[in-house]
Amino acid sequence: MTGEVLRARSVTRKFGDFTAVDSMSMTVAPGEVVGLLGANGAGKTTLIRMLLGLLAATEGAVELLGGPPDRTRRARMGYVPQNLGLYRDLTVEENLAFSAEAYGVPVPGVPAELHDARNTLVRELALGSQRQVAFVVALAHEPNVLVLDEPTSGVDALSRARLWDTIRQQADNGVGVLVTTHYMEEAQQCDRLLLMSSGQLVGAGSEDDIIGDTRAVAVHTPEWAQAFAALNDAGIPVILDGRAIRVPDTDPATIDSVLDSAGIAADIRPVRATIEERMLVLARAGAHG
Ligand SMILES: Nc1ncnc2c1ncn2[C@@H]1O[C@H](COP(=O)(O)OP(=O)(O)OP(=O)(O)O)[C@@H](O)[C@H]1O
Repeated sequence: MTGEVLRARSVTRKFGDFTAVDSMSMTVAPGEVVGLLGANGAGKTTLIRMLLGLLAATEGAVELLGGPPDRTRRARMGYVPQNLGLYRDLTVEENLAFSAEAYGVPVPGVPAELHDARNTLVRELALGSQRQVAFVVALAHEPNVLVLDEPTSGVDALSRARLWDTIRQQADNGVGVLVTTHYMEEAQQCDRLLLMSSGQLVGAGSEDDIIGDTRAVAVHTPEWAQAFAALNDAGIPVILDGRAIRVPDTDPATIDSVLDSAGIAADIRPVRATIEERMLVLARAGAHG
């Protein structure tokens, strides 16, 4: 198919006085996997719900498969919401049969890994297996667009890799995919990224584009615990990753001075920020501004 599968044109959604999505524009083309990033509450789910016609926009317009997200177009999309949208009191097979009936398509096969669980109630399955069922349900009618809201949240690494194989296969077959994630390794598997903060689009493109000129400082010291405490006490946005200390968006001289005052010798090196650090900087700017 040609043309974008999803498009938002300056779309805004307000809840009372609160603006959850603020004049957001974006697209997803067939065959691409677009990652939608943003801290909790950034507006990702609200945007998705508008794109899929599940929530009205306050201003602006959305397009699903080239037009308004009406019933006919919605029948050509697959959606795995955060809560999975499965019938928890039905078995795996009953869920597959029910959704196939609703779409008027043949009942999909139960994946081999879930064969032994085919007669188990969905609510009794591990979260990873539930997510797999939700994927099978979402894909049964061969949608042209796939929207996945944190599809691998809370699942183990193997199930996550499996779900990503499925996502990539779908894109290779021409499906346009929009996926929200909190895992940065997953963001790196996307063809393109969109970063939202406080309802707005604040970055787009590759990982490098998203990070922009945000810098961080890496602090190495055997006294890492004391260094972390000293920086934290000074109100500096410090991140502990194992024993490595990272400080986004802060002047190395400030860090030097805090550690010096605390009597801690450290190697202080300016480095490029990560996507998470960029998000932390944005979240702090939002909270303070
Ligand atoms: N129905 C609603 N009524 C009032 N406020 C809402 C409603 N739905 C969402 N919000 C608010 O809009 C903001 C954006 O929420 P949204 O769920 O879109 O964020 P998100 O980026 O998807 O977050 P998460 O990563 O936690 O899912 C939040 O502050 C949320 O509380």
